[in-house]
Amino acid sequence: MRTFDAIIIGAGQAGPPLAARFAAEGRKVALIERHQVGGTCVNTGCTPTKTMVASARAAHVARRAADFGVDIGGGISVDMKRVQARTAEIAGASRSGLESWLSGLDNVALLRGHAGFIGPDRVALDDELLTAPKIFINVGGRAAIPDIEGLSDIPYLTNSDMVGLDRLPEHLLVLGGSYIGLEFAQMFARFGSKVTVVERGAHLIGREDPEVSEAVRGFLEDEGITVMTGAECIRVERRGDGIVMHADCGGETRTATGTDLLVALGRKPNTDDLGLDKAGVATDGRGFVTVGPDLQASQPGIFALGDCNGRGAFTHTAYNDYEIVAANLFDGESRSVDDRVSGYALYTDPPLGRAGMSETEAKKAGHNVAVASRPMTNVSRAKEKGETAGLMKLVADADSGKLLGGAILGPGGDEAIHAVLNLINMGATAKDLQWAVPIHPTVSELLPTLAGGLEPVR
Ligand SMILES: Cc1cc2nc3c(=O)[nH]c(=O)nc-3n(C[C@H](O)[C@H](O)[C@H](O)COP(=O)(O)OP(=O)(O)OC[C@H]3O[C@@H](n4cnc5c(N)ncnc54)[C@H](O)[C@@H]3O)c2cc1C
Ligand SMILES: NC(=O)c1ccc[n+]([C@@H]2O[C@H](COP(=O)([O-])OP(=O)(O)OC[C@H]3O[C@@H](n4cnc5c(N)ncnc54)[C@H](O)[C@@H]3O)[C@@H](O)[C@H]2O)c1
Repeated sequence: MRTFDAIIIGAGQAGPPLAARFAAEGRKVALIERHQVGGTCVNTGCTPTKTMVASARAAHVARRAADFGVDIGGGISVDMKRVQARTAEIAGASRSGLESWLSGLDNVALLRGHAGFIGPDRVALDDELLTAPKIFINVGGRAAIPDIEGLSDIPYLTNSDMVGLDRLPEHLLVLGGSYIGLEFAQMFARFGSKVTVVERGAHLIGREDPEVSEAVRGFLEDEGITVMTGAECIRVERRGDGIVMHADCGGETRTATGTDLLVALGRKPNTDDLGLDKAGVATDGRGFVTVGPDLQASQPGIFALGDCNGRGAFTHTAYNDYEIVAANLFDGESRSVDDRVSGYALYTDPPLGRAGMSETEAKKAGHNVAVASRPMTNVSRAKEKGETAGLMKLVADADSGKLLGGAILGPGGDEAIHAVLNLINMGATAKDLQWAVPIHPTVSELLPTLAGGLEPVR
């Protein structure tokens, strides 16, 4: 049995920096990875998708060149093999950079294979046994494949397949109209596929306020994407070379036919084959490890970080989990995941940047809410760029004036939203923002104007 000061299972977004911190403190740590170092984000998530989004945007801008008075002549075509090669190169460089950094760290043993608990302080790695007083679970998740009639009988794609695709689907059916589904839907439409998005909920990206999701729907439809919402009782079947999806609850039947099917219906934590019962680690009904505010599991000494704890589903939340654990273990702090302000982006074009609560969430949380919004058609920078789809919105507490949330769906929305995110983190009020002097012409310059125009809503 090999003994360490800490064992970390999974080399995704929290495991590697935590291993490095343990090593820097002079502790011996085992970092175990069964597949690719860097996990989902580097290999099948953020990095490859945002690289592909960049290729898709290049095609889109080239197609629109004439709108800007630029004549590039001829038609625009996309070489999927080159798109894929660029994607693989950028993700591969990120993975190998991480790998060589980890391999070069003193006190870190980067071990390969599937790890499973055999007790609260021990783990089996294939035939080898490892023990440590502290064990950190950073196993991430995979595409959830719900029990949909007919799905197991047909070939389907997940995010992992999509980022390796070097061919253009003729007609891509996207099951699930949320973050993963919409990013792939728009990029493949721009690559040249026909695309149909099928979503069970009444709105796309159901977590967002309705006007935000309707604006996203609007620009996707303007690009020729077919969007079907409220599609319940879904079943799928193979017909000839194609795939037919039926949404049929006994009333009106709606169908969509395509050549390829992407399943983008959420994520499932990789906790089912981890032997958590042998370690006395509790999970919730969906398999997420139950953690306290310090990310400690039900078994003292075991922590869960990243997507597998159900407290975040982003790279930055996984990394922040590492920061919380490291600060508490090594820096004498008492940081809590409950203090985290939510922030994220949807990387459609234009992107949606989000900070804090939506209007709906703020009302649900019991706030008297004040709101201000402005369409991108009224934002100079958006007009100058010829990108006027979208809107920006601020949400504040009507009584205290405290900023609660924001959404910027428009050019650079993923960057501009940080002004709001940082202010919420500082506990700022709308007045603090109102008197800032922003730079013209930017999308962000309208934030103080919005802050000055907040109106109470019921
Ligand atoms: C298509 C897509 C796009 C995304 N885009 C973004 C984005 O733009 N921005 C963003 O913030 N987030 C994005 N995400 C989410 C982001 O990828 C995840 O939130 C992030 O990767 C979570 O990190 P993690 O460390 O929790 O898990 P992961 O990165 O999944 O890492 C877990 C690691 O654990 C390993 N592992 C699992 N079980 C075991 C075991 N038993 N033994 C050994 N090793 C094991 C896995 O092989 C994996 O390498 C995206 C996700 C997807 C799917
Ligand atoms: N830009 C980013 O940061 C980014 C990008 C992609 C993914 N992610 C992360 O990955 C996670 C998963 O994303 P996702 O989009 O797969 O999942 P999600 O959980 O956000 O959405 C799943 C969607 O599928 C719909 N759905 C569920 N069952 C259905 C059915 N039977 N038929 C039709 N629709 C159905 C749901 O209503 C929902 O809209 C997100 O929570 C996000 O954190 C982040």
